[in-house]
Order: sequence, then structure tokens, then C-alpha cells
Amino acid sequence: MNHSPPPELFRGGSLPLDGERLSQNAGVLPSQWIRRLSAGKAIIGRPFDDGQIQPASLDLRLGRRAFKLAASFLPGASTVEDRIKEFASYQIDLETPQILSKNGVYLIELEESLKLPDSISAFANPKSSTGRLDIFTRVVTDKAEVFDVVPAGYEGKLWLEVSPRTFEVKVVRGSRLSQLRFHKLNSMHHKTSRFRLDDGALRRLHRETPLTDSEPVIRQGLNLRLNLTPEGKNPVVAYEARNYTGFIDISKIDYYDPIEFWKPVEVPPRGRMILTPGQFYILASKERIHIPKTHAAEMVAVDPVMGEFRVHYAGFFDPGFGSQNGGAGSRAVLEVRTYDIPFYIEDGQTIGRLDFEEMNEEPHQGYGENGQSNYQGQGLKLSKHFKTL
Ligand SMILES: Nc1ccn([C@H]2C[C@H](O)[C@@H](COP(=O)(O)OP(=O)(O)OP(=O)(O)O)O2)c(=O)n1
Repeated sequence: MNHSPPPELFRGGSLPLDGERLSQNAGVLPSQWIRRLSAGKAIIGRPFDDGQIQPASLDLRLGRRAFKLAASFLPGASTVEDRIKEFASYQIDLETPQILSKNGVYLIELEESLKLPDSISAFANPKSSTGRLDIFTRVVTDKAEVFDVVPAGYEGKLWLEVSPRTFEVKVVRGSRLSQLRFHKLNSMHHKTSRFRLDDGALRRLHRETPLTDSEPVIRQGLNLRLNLTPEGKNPVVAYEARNYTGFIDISKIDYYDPIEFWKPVEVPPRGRMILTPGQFYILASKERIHIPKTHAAEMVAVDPVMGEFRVHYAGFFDPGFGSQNGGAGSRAVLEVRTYDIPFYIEDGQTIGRLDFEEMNEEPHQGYGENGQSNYQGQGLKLSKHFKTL
């Protein structure tokens, strides 16, 4: 691995890298800047694979070593490697494909490591396909006190905690389960600042470029409502995961028969259905969403006081998502479960919200512009591993 010093230009954020300037604008870095971070050795590892750089994020690849743990942990004052020596039950070599068992907790080294400039932080989240398979993942850094946040200036390895919750999954070195997005900070920001657009700015953005196909509910972000109304002639409005199935090989796309893994749920009477505690559901938002290329968004759970059912995976929405046919919008997929007690959900009920962030610069290609996206224009859509019904 090459640990050459970071390009000095990043320190004050003003000197040139590869003959260009890192814009003073704070915001999420687009694909072209992720390439430059790699060229400047701020991202270290094997050369990128095809499609690894997305419009505003980098897919992280599993490395060779995986460790089975009895339980999750945060490293606190230690490096992850040191804690593994204490906690790991056994080691697995991902040079050959391996099946991760349901409810097992694994810590896997990632192929990418970082040497971030002081003006750039990063945030991780599971890829959308990972969330749709109910695979719980979180990025862990050395000395971390929280998951998924990489402070500005971080130098070191990245690890991924992985726990498949519904299906066993087959992975191998190079499998991509999570993604990282980079933020350019300015002098006002703390090392781990997040900067979501406030509601006024979001309303202005919607007036300029519609974010939804209907009047948006903007309250601490763009609220998303649940859809239990059929689309066209298809009466299926949700999928409930089956409990006892075969494994999913995550390298297989458009391969598995959905019926073997999911129970389709047809339009319920009076537009309401009951969620069974502990079961995993895929639903869709009522709104069709459009993310302008100037912005990115993240789905977060609505206020915890709303109750105990919630969208389960914080999903990242790329710039350009839903922009097909002049911005017609795509539904968001909602991964939902309830804990402890059965819960009624109703058509139109608020279930999550999208926080918007400005891009530091527009990506050269927005989501789906290379013709390779799996979820552009989607309705209710299982992960890309399943055949479309
Ligand atoms: N709960 C969510 C989270 C995300 N998305 C959408 C918005 C994203 O822009 C798109 C793709 O997200 P990822 O890049 O995380 O997905 P994958 O990498 O799994 O798919 P692809 O291969 O299409 O990039 O999915 C969604 O509909 N519902």
C-alpha cells in the first residue's frame, strides 16, 4: 500500500491537485472528485473496479480477511485490528466465496483505506441493494466512537461490520455491500459536520426543480409517505420476506425467483395492513422522487417518537435519481420492520424523510445516465438479485 503524504493542497483547501482546484464550496464530492482523491492518494487500495465510482459515492469492496465475532463493538481508544485480537472467534478467508450466516456478526477488512485531507470527511451507508436484502452493515474506523462516520483528516484502514438479518448471503473478496460519500468542509464546519438543507432552502429547490410528482410535505426534510395503492394492474403493494430460504449469492443479478424468498402482499382492504413483529418488508413511497444533479439526499427514519416501526436502512439517493423522462421521478424503496408488537400501517402514512445536501460540483454523469442503473424509474422493486415479476 502506498502511504505517501496527502497532497498539501487539501490542507487549506486551495492549492491545485492534478492541475485543478478543489472548489471552496462545501458539499458532497462528485465522481470526478473521487477520482482525484484516489489520484492524490487520499483513497488507497487496488485500482477501482468497473462501476465502483457512482455519481456521488464510492462503493467499498470487501477485502480478504473476515472475522466472526460473538457481538459487535466500537474500538474506542484502540485500533480495530487490536480489538479483533480480543474478540474474534475465528478468521475466514474471502479469497474463495463464503456464506455468511443469518444473524452472524462479521467484521471484514475493506480493500480501500484512507488518508483524508483535513478538509474532507466521509460518511458510509449500506448500498441500496444491501438494505433491500436486509443485510445490516456499518463501517468501522480505528478509534471510532460512532459507526459510519469518518472524520476529516482520518488516516487508516476501513472495516465493515456485516450481519445478514433475513437471508444467508454468499460474498467474496471484491463484493460491494456499502458505499462512502465524501464531504468537502469549509472553515465553519466541524470534522464530522453534516449539512442538510433547511426547509426554506428545500422549498426553493422544489420550486426551481420539482422534487416530487405531488405537493411535497416539507417538515425537517422531505417527508415520504407509504404507498398501499396498486400501480396499474399489479395488485402487489409490498413483499414480506420468507423466514426459511436458500442463500443469496450477491454476485448474481436478475437471477433468483422472488417467490422463493418473498411473499407478495396484495392491496389490503381499506388500504391498511398489519406488520408482524420481527418480519422484514419491502414497500414503496407514494411520492415519485427526483433528485437534481446539484444535490444528493439521504433517507432517514422519522422522529423516534412516531413509534416503533420505521424505515430500517438509511439509504443514499444519488444526484439524478428519478431524472428519466425529463424528471418523471422514481419511487423510493422502503425497508420496514416493527419490533415487539404488531402494527397497522396505512396508505399515505408518513414513514421516513429525505435530507438533502448540496453537491460541491455536479457529477459529470448523474444516476442512470450510463444506462447501467438498476433502480432508475423503479416502482415497488426488490433488490437487483431477483428477477422482475
Ligand atoms: N431506500 C432506498 C435507497 C436508495 N434508493 C435508490 C436511490 C439510489 O440513488 C439508488 C441506487 O442506490 P445504490 O447506489 O445504493 O444502489 P446499488 O449500488 O445497490 O444499485 P445500482 O447498482 O443501481 O447503483 O437506489 C431507493 O430507491 N430506496
